[in-house]
Amino acid sequence: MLSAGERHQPSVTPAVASSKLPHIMPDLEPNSKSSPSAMLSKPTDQSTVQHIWIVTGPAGCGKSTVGNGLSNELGVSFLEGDDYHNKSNKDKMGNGIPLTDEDRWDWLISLRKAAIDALSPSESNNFHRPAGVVVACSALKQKYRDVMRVAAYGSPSVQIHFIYLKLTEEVLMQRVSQRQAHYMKSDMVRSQLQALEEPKGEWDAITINVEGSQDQVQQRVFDAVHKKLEENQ
Ligand SMILES: Nc1ncnc2c1ncn2[C@@H]1O[C@H](COP(=O)(O)OP(=O)(O)OP(=O)(O)O)[C@@H](O)[C@H]1O
Ligand SMILES: O=C(O)[C@H](O)[C@@H](O)[C@H](O)[C@H](O)CO
Repeated sequence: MLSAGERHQPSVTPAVASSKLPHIMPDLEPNSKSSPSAMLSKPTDQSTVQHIWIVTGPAGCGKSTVGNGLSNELGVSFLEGDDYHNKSNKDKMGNGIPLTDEDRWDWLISLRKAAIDALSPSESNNFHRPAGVVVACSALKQKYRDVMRVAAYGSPSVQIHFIYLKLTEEVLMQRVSQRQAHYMKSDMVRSQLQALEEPKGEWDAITINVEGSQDQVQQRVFDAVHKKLEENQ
């Protein structure tokens, strides 16, 4: 039974919880002041909550387009996940070689750190505490989303949300093939869809059907985000 202000944290996949992975889980002693259970019991003043909005989905689904628009709508910064891939990953994808889990861990960890850093007052936000940050990150598998979820662990004033952009393979192929000068070509789309684990049943994920014009999709996303913010009031 959750008390007021307490939030259920989704269980992390065993792969993420196991020690085999690079150090991606915080060393929180059980029942310490900063352990998730202790922190979760503290009611959160919603006006101080900072939201991390992660726009997810396969290459070409519209993460950058939607993410940029959402960051403008919310008046927060936007982080382009592609910018955090190292050269090796970009070369692999540009050569039509799908990334592996091992290729993605460091990328996800650096993107998560950037998202956390974006929540701090800085010159870029006139030293005000931002309301949140928008991140474009494919986060194809649940264990990748679990790596990003760690950003909210140990801090009840940070809430993470996944906005999954859902579309058919046909529409996805159309968009990627029409796109100019991008290293991800249409033959890579199938590997993205093969790796994709839709966030069904993940309570912090919102699924948006993104078939329609950019304006229609953008408004659908804005409506879902504002509804989520009102729910948290
Ligand atoms: N609703 C839409 N209708 C038609 N085209 C769209 C729509 N949204 C985005 N696009 C176009 O689809 C292409 C892919 O969009 P975008 O780059 O935002 O996807 P992405 O998920 O960020 O891709 P990647 O992960 O490969 O960077 C772009 O050419 C973009 O202009
Ligand atoms: O995990 C991955 O395979 C990549 O992040 C892709 O999903 C991105 O869309 C790619 O960066 C192209 O932009």
